[in-house]
Amino acid sequence: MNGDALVLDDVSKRYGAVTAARDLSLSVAPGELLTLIGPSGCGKSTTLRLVAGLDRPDAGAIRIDGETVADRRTWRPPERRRVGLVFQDHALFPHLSVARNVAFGLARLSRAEQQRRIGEVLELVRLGHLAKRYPHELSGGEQQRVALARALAPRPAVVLLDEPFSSLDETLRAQVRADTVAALRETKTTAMLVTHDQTEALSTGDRVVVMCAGLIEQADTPQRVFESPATRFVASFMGDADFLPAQVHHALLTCEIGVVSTVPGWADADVDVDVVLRPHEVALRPDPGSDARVVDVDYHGAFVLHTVRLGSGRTLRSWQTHAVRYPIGTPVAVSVVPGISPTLLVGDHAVAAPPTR
Ligand SMILES: Nc1ncnc2c1ncn2[C@@H]1O[C@H](COP(=O)(O)OP(=O)(O)OP(=O)(O)O)[C@@H](O)[C@H]1O
Repeated sequence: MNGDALVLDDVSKRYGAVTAARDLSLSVAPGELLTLIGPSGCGKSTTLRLVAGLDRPDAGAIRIDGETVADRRTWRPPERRRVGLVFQDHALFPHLSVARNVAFGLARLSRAEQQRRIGEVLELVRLGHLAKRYPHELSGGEQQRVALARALAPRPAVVLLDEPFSSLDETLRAQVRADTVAALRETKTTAMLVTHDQTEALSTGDRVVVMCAGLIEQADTPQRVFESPATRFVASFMGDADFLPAQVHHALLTCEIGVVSTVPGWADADVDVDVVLRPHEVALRPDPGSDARVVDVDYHGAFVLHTVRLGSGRTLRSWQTHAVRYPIGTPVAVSVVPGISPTLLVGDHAVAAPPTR
């Protein structure tokens, strides 16, 4: 027993030959908002389905608010898990008004209590004035807010949201996302949100869970996932990253472009690593004597992404501000911006300390 709202303990799920969830272990604190991200088929929806009770794990245990809802001996059906669900397609009942959609999970309350709770959650998502409408009389964003109100109405222990904004267009998406996060925060609701949008994962999650092939690669704060990725996969999946072979010798990290940084604590190390460099960390300067050349220039509005081929044939990318655009073929000196502490990889894993031999 502990104070976590949700715990997954070594949970696995196979579908035939596919292991959709592999030894997943995760603890979610009360009120925490977790975002789940990973490539298509990595097991994000499976994880939500296992927590919701729409699927049964082959191994491991799931606890919600300290109570076991699934393990080898225990099985609680979805309606007895205190879990709220919000899906991409809203899934509202078309023949019921907004108020009656929200009332769906409140059957155990008296009529007066139901009315009060419906009023509360519709106010929370700013839809109090639309209580009598039917789903087809609402915009996509309004439907999604009704779906959230319906999920929150029974005061669930955990709300699970599976790509809840992906059917909305770009502008509406930002607004509905902000409203959703505000409602979850205001009610201090514990939530897991699946997304395929990296910016969404980083900007909305207290923690980001990055999955690949049924495994959790990293579950960490957005800053750590981006700035200290645990694996090569996380580094390249969460934002742009290039990898260069490098050496740490006498606490100095060097690679093809020269000295990258010092590595405190590695004074006695003499190790080959790969250094992870992100485009905002790479600096360029025209230099006719350099054998590095600009090979691609991609305009992104505020920034211009330059791809540079180094003497070795490897490529690095560099963000330049919108006013800077070096023509393709320009010879450039390549360095890193001052003060970075880049991630070092040995094999596919980040290392924070010199590997022991
Ligand atoms: N009911 C099922 N029967 C067989 N295989 C399944 C079933 N559900 C999921 N899978 C497989 O399990 C793996 C994980 O699927 P899941 O839907 O969890 O991925 P996902 O990360 O949510 O993907 P996406 O981003 O495309 O929605 C996939 O290989 C998928 O084909």
